[in-house]
Amino acid sequence: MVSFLIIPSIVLLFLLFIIPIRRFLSKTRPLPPGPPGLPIIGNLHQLDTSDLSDYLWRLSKRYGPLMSLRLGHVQTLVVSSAEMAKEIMKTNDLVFCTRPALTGQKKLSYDNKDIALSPYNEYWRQMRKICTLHLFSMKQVNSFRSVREEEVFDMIDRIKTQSSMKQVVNLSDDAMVLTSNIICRVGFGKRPSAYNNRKDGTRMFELMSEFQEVLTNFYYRDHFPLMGWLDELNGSIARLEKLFKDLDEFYQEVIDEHLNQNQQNKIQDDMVDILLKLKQDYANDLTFDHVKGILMDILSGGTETSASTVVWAMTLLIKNPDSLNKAQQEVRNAVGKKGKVDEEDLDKLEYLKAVIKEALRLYPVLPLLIPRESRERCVLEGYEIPKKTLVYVNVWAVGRDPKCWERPEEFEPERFMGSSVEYKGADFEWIPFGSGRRGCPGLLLGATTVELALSNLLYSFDWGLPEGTKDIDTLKSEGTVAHKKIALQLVAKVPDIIDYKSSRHLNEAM
Ligand code: HEM
Repeated sequence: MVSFLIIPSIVLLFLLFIIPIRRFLSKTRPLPPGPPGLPIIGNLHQLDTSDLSDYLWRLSKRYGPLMSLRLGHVQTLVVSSAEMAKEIMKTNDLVFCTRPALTGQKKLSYDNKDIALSPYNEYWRQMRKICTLHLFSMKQVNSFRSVREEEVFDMIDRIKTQSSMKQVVNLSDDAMVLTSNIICRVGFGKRPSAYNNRKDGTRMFELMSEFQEVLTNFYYRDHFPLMGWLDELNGSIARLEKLFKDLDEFYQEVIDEHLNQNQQNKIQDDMVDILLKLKQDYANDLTFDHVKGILMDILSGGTETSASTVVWAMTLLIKNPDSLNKAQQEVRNAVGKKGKVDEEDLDKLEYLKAVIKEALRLYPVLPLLIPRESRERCVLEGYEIPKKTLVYVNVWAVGRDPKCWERPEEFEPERFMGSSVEYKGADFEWIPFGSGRRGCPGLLLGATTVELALSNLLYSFDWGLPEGTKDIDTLKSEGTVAHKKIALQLVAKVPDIIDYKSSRHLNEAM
């Protein structure tokens, strides 16, 4: 009986005292300030995950732009100002450019054989270079122009039908269908609905929604190495394994189909064709598991991000009718009576681009980016940042930093008119696509999709709230991608009198 108690007591003693004492002795400088936590669990019990980025932003007002948390045994740093984001993603980018090896991410990325979740190593450098060159280059993105235009015009037609039947439009659903169709056609050459027996493409949506949940699930082993058995006990590992198996079957089906199809009949290579051709050149360095890992990045990285951006931009426009009218005037004047906005028109839409930038400032779709990890110890602002610190850059807070933005809580697209702030993340007060080595490689594809979708929505319809709705909320969903929590439901009306060239207020003309 006594020996039965000795082992747990030693483990407890180790966790309670020896680890903190060793850490204390090895420290030459203090950690950044942060809220006091409890032994063993640290600050885990305090986190409000219903809106984590907002909670961390509020906490950072008390503890500063470099804030320490301890999540179980994981030392964590939360960065909440443009100045400190620059320290992480530019000045010390090489220190902070790796990703943590978390249980869900590791499994779903085929043991880190993708780009987004892979640690910083030679493989990642090679793959990122190859993908940037062959999948995400301007030439490649332009080659998929007809796919984007067809899908956006198709969405407009669907909404026209709903409008003619006086139905309320669920723009959250429409945006997801649009971006999934685009990404699947660009990625695999087919719409998601082609991969199941049902017409609505449910299989892929189900897989992707399960993917988001399982990826961000809490795994005990990531925070308490000795308690990993709890993940088996509560079913988390079984759920992870099941999803992995389902996704693997899906990717395999896509790959087999590409291997078996007659390439001569193909008008254009999709991303899987390109990857399979590259696989021949890179032999052992690019296995089927690598191809599947990259497919996961394309699906998960490209779909929800763009859809969510369209929805937030429309939400903010509806809440700000002057901006809505201004954006609508711009697009209708620029395009005239052509009937639709195509990609050639996008360069003329300066205000629309400013609207998208402002929406991404206030509602960045990855408000905590993708977490990073320090590869070595480092000193920031006189604080010790130990090796293997988990790093969250809180873009939600950076976009609201009063040192960078006047009236930060207001939606004012005008602030981006004539401004040099670029998508590439060179200006650290505006980094919704991240920055540095790990910045988003798909930003051109994502931004073009969003611009084309939003401009056509504004060009083709006058928008309003459904009867009985007074205002729209701006609650965010939980999880890595911050969607609008409650679907955006609007009424779309095809304008009957449009005097494009006049400066008349469009709604007055109705
Ligand atoms: C509006 C659309 C999009 C937004 C707002 C967005 C945003 C982001 C952000 C914030 C990151 C993390 C950057 C960091 O950690 O510093 C990221 C990474 C990434 N994104 Fe995007 N993204 C979008 C569209 C896309 C698209 C269309 C694709 C591909 C089809 C894509 C693929 C990726 C990949 C592979 C990474 C990981 C990069 C790495 O770790 O090296 N994204 N994105």
